Amino acid sequence: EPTQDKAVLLAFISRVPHEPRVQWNANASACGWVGVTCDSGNTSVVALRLPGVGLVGPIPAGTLGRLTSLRVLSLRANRLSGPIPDDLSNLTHLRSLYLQDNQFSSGIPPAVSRLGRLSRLDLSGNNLTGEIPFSINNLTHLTGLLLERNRLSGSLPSISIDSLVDFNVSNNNLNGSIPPTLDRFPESSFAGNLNLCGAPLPPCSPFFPSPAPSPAENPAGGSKSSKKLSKAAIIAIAVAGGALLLVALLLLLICWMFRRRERQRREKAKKGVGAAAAGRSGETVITSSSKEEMGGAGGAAEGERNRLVFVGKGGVYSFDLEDLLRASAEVLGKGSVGTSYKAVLEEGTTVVVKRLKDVVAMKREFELHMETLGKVDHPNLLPLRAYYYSKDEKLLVLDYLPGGSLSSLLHGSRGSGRTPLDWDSRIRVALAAGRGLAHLHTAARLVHGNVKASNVLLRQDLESATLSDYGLHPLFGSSAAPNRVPGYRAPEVVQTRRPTFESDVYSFGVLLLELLTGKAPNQAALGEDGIDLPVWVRSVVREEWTAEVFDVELMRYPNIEEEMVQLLQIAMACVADVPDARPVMPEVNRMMEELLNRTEGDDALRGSSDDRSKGPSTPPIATTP
Ligand SMILES: Nc1ncnc2c1ncn2[C@@H]1O[C@H](COP(=O)(O)OP(=O)(O)OP(=O)(O)O)[C@@H](O)[C@H]1O
Repeated sequence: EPTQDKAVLLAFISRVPHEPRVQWNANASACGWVGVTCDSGNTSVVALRLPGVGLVGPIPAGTLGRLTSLRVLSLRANRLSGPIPDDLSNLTHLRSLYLQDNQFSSGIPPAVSRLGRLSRLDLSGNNLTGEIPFSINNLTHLTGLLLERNRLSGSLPSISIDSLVDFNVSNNNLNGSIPPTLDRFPESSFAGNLNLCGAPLPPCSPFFPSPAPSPAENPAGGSKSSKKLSKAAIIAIAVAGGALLLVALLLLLICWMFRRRERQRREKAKKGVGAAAAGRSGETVITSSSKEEMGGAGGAAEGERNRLVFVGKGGVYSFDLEDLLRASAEVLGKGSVGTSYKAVLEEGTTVVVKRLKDVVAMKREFELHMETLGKVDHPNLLPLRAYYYSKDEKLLVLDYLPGGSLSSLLHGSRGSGRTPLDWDSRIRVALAAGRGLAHLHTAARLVHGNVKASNVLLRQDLESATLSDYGLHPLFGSSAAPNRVPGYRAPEVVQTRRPTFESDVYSFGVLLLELLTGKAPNQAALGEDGIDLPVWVRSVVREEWTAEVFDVELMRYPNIEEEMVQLLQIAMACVADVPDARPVMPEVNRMMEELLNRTEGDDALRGSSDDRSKGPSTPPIATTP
């Protein structure tokens, strides 16, 4: 009799409501219970199968994770909810895990990737969110990975598990191109993901073709199918192949002729209309620039297709739409207003192309707004370089900043060799973002509308961190929620659906709280977990004004508690419920500058700690606009 396992099972079943069918008699041997299988010596439970028995609610922690001899765990078709418990990682003998058709939420826990002997993992038909972890590759014995019908997001990682036979991620919210390691699976494995593209699904947008297939793939049809093809099929394939080749050749010819004509036309335009190319003030129209193509009513679809409009200081770049079309592109991520790509042009320039979705602004309105955004010029605001507008595509071209975002620096895989962001750096980044925002409010008179950590992009010099994605909300109309990540959204915006200077200050306050606590605000709209930081901080502080709030990674720096408390006070002022009670951005910056000056003054007293070797301290800060 497996006494210990029996106690665990009883603890589980007593805490999880279920149908009366499962009646485990505590006086009988657990090895005879419905759904329970023991090893041959009846010393441990090796399989627990309770499909469709009406289990409701979360799996209590410290229960099933203690059945360490389990090889099969099947709880499919119940109403289990909450996160998949982390302690399942103790089940190192597990071969099959069937949790499909429940209501599990949160992400696929890293624990699952530690079940190295797993051969079947079925988590389909739940409410799982977040990305599919790359670490799933640790499951080298996996034959079935079934994740369909969830709410998984992000791009598909390159899963290269040779043993995998069944793979399904259909009906999720995945985006980007299907990695070549997975293109052997049928279309149905990927269907129902609006933004997934590339073989076996239709090719990615002509703007950003999926990465070129590796030469090793698909070796002469060989191992994919062992079935022999019939003669008729071979003839049909040969004929179709020939026809395709002919069409391809024709297309090539048309392309070549088109390009030649284009080149000739551009040369003519350069010579003749040169100056006219810089039509409206501050805007340069590259590409074909004959007048009727510059947007007149008769402006021909061809003109529209070829117009990449450079704005502001966009002239630092010298590429055109054709170059952009030829660029190799990589998905950086899918945000609330579209997908961002890193595009490397043939001549070596790297830019970010943001493909906007759900734009409601009409062409003229869009153009005028782009001109306004193009004029924004401040070292802490990412400049818009160019845009493209057509009926089906709206693109923004921006500088690529390789330093990543504040969000990835703060939350990206903690504890695994990442250098934590020290205190000084946090204040500096906050101030840089604050200055950008103040300029936007006071000089450009623009509302940002999307202040959040993933929109603070870093440069080596932290004081040059820049805010991105500003002022885009007018393009999307009021049906789209402004600042779509709920954790940063000011309470009044939920109703008004219109971001304001004050709501920007609120979002900035949340950003400060994020820097102080190291915790990510609620990203539910993007399928990630998090908390309502202002509510959480208020509740902790109400209990007792306490160091509990602060990021543990900050605890190693001596004598900074007072400064942290001061920044916390600034942050709490920014997240006041009443918009009018919030300070304006220049005031927020003034308070932070005071704090930083004091920090620098105190540096000598504090002595340098090991992680303060980030470079020489920066020059005194210029006053904010
Ligand atoms: N110019 C850039 N240089 C480098 N990385 C960038 C740049 N712009 C965006 N990124 C990164 O690419 C990812 C996706 O960005 P994107 O702006 O599309 O979405 P987001 O910031 O998460 O959401 P939103 O669209 O609401 O701003 C983010 O991790 C972001 O930090």
